[in-house]
Amino acid sequence: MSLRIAEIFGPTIQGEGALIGQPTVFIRAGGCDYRCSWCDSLHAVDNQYRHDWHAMEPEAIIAEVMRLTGGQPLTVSISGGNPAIQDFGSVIALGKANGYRFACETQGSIARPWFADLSLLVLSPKPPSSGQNTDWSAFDACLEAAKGTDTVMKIVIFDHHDLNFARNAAARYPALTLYLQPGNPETDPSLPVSAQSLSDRLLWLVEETVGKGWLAPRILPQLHVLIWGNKRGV
Ligand SMILES: C[S@@+](CC[C@H](N)C(=O)[O-])C[C@H]1O[C@@H](n2cnc3c(N)ncnc32)[C@H](O)[C@@H]1O
Ligand SMILES: Nc1nc2[nH]cc(C(=O)O)c2c(=O)[nH]1
Ligand code: SF4
Ligand SMILES: [Mg+2]
Repeated sequence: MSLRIAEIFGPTIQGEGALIGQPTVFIRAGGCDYRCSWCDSLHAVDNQYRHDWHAMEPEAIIAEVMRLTGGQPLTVSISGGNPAIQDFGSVIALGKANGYRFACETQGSIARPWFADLSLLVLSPKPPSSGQNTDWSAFDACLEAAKGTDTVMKIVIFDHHDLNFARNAAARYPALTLYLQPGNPETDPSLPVSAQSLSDRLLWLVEETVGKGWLAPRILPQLHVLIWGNKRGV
C-alpha cells in the first residue's frame, strides 16, 4: 500500500524536543486533519500542495532513507502533516529490519497500532493560539496505543492562553516529560527569520515558566530555525 509523502530529507539534526541535536532523516507525510493558524509546514498540510506529494511504497521510502544515510542506521523522524492519518507500520517494520529506529511527531488526534513499534512518540497537542480543539479522549487513545513506547509531550507557546493550556495538560499527564517551544510567527519560507526575535521569544518563555517557579517543563528553541530559518528540507 502506498503512502502520501510530501518530502524525505536529511541527514540533518533533530531541531526540537527530546531528541534535539541528534542526526536524523525526516519522512514528512502529506495531509493533516488540523489547520493550525501558525503551521510552519503548510506544504505538507494544505491540499493546494498535494500535486507535489508522492505516492510511495514502503520499500521505496526505506530505499530513500538508506540512500540518504549511506545505509548507516539512525533514528528516523516521521512527521507531517499528521502521519497518523496513514499506516506507517510496514515502513517502520522494513526500516527496523535494516537497523533503523523511528520517532514520530503527531498532534494526538488519531491513534495507530504502529505507535507501539516506535522508539519515541512525540504528542504535540495544540494550544488555543492554533485555533484547533483537542479531543482528549483521542489523545488518551494515542497514549494507550503507545503503551511500552517512550512518549513525551511537546507544546508550542505563543501567549498566556497557551501557557494555561500547557499547565492544564501537564497536570493531566504528570508522567509525560513536557517540552515547551516558543511559537514562531514568521513561517513564510521565502522570508528570513530574525535571530533577535527568536531569542526574545525564548527569553520570554523562560521568564514566564522557570522564572515564575514552574519548574516541570523543559524549554527549548527550534534549533533548525535558529540555523536555517524557514528553509525547507532541513
Ligand atoms: C509541523 S508539525 C507536524 C506533526 C504534527 N502535525 C504535529 O503538529 O505535531 C511538527 C511540530 O512543529 C510544531 N510547529 C508547527 N508550526 C510551528 C510554529 N509556527 N512555531 C513553532 N512550532 C511549530 C508543531 O506544534 C509540532 O510540534
Ligand atoms: N531539523 C528539523 N527538526 C524538526 N523537528 C521537528 C520538525 C517537524 O517539522 O516536524 C523538524 C524539521 O522540519 N526539521
Ligand atoms: S497539526 Fe501539525 S502539521 Fe497539522 S496544521 Fe497543525 S502544526 Fe501543521
Ligand atoms: Mg518543522
